[in-house]
Amino acid sequence: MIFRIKTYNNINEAGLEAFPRGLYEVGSSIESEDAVLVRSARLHEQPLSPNLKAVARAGAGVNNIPVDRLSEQGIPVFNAPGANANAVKELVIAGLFMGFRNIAPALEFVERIEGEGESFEKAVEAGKKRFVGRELPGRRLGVVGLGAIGGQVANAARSLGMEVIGYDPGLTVEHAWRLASDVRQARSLDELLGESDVVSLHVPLMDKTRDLINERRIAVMRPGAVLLNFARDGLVDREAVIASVESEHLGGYVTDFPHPDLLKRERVVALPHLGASTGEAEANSAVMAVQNLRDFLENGNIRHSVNFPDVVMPRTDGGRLAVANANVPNMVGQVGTALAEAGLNIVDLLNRSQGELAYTLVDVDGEVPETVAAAIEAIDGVLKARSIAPVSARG
Ligand SMILES: NC(=O)c1ccc[n+]([C@@H]2O[C@H](COP(=O)([O-])OP(=O)(O)OC[C@H]3O[C@@H](n4cnc5c(N)ncnc54)[C@H](O)[C@@H]3O)[C@@H](O)[C@H]2O)c1
Ligand SMILES: O=C(O)[C@H](O)COP(=O)(O)O
Repeated sequence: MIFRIKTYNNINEAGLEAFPRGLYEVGSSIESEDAVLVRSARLHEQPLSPNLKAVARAGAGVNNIPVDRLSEQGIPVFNAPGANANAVKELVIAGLFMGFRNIAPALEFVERIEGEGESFEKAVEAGKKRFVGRELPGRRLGVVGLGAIGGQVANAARSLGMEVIGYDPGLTVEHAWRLASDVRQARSLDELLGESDVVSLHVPLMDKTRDLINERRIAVMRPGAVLLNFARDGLVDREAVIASVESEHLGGYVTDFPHPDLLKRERVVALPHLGASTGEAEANSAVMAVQNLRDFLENGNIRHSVNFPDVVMPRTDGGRLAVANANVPNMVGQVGTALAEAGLNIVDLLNRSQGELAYTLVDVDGEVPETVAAAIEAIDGVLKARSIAPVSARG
C-alpha cells in the first residue's frame, strides 16, 4: 500500500524526508489523499478527500482546521505540541523588549536621520530622548495560558528579574512541573489583568477564547500596561485594543498578527507571524507531525491528537483493526462479535475514549479482510474502521 500525503504550505525538508519512499507519495498536487500535512493554510473551505484518514498540523494552533467536522467523520487531527515553543518564547521576549524600549520607532527614527558626521551624531543624541524606555526587573508579567509556550515565557521572564503571575484553568501536571516555583497563580483572568504591567497571551483560538481581551477586560488592565499577542489575532477585540492604545490607557500592543488597521500607529508593533519561523522550529514541528502521521497510518496508533485520546499499542505479529466510533455502550462488543464471526481471534485490544469519541485497536491472529472492516464500519455508531496489514507484509 502506498499512502498519499497532500501538503499545504512549505513543510520543512526534515519532515518530508521522514516519509520513506516506496511507502509514501508526498506533494502539494496529490489527489485522493490519505492524509493532509499542513501549517497555517485554512482548510475549512477545502474539499476533503473521500480517502482522508488523518490531518497533521506541523505546528501548534489548529484553528485553521475544521476539527469538529473531521471528528464527526472519525478523522484524527494531530499537532506538534511544544515543537516550536522555544522559537515563540524567544520572539515574545523580543516583543517584551520592543514594548518597553521603543525599539521599533527608534529604528525608524535612525533610518530617517539625514546628514553626516557631527550633524548626524547631534541628531542622534537630540532625538533619543523621545525613546526613553522602562526596565523589566520588578515589573509583573501576566501569562494567560501556561502550556508549552506560556510556561517557557513565564520562566524566561523570571530569569529577567520580572515577577510572573499566570492564569490557566486547564494547566496540566506536566506543564506545572516545568514552571518556575515562584510563578504565582491568578484565580481569575481579571485578577491577572488588574495586577500585570505586561500581559502575554498563549491560549488557543476557540469559540471560548475569541475576543478574550475585549473592551471590558482592557479597562481592567493597569494604565500603561503592554499587551503581547503572539497567539492569535482573534483572541483580542482589535478595535478595542487600538482605541485603548490611542487613548494611552494601554501602553502598547505588540503582536505577531498584523492587520491594516494596526499599521503606522504609535506604540503598536506588528510582526508578520514569525513566531515559529526558525529553521529549528520548522524542522521540529514537521518531524513531529510526520512521526504522528506515520504511526497512525502504518500502525493505527494515536499520539498528540487534538480530538482523540492517545491510543498506542505495540504491534503483534498479525494484522490490526483500528476503529473510531461514537463513545456509546456496546461498540467494542459489536466489533468483537464481527471479528469472531469472521473467524478472527483477538490477540490484544486497547480502547480509550475522550468526550464524544472513542478509539479501539484490535490485534488479531490473522489479517482483517477489507470486507470485514467495511462491515464493521457499517455498524451504527462506527465512524471509521481500517484494516492495517501485519508489519511483515509492508513493502
Ligand atoms: N506566533 C506563532 O507563530 C505561534 C506559534 C505557535 C503557537 N502559537 C499559538 O499559541 C497557542 C498556544 O500554543 P502552545 O503550544 O503553548 O499550546 P498548549 O496547548 O501547550 O498551551 C495552551 C494552554 O492554554 C490554556 N488555556 C486554554 N484556554 C484558556 C483560557 N481561556 N484561559 C487560560 N488558559 C487557557 C490550556 O489549558 C493550555 O495549557 C497556539 O494555540 C497557537 O495559536 C502561535
Ligand atoms: O500555531 C503555530 O504553530 C504557529 O502559528 C506557527 O504557524 P506556521 O507554521 O504557519 O509558522
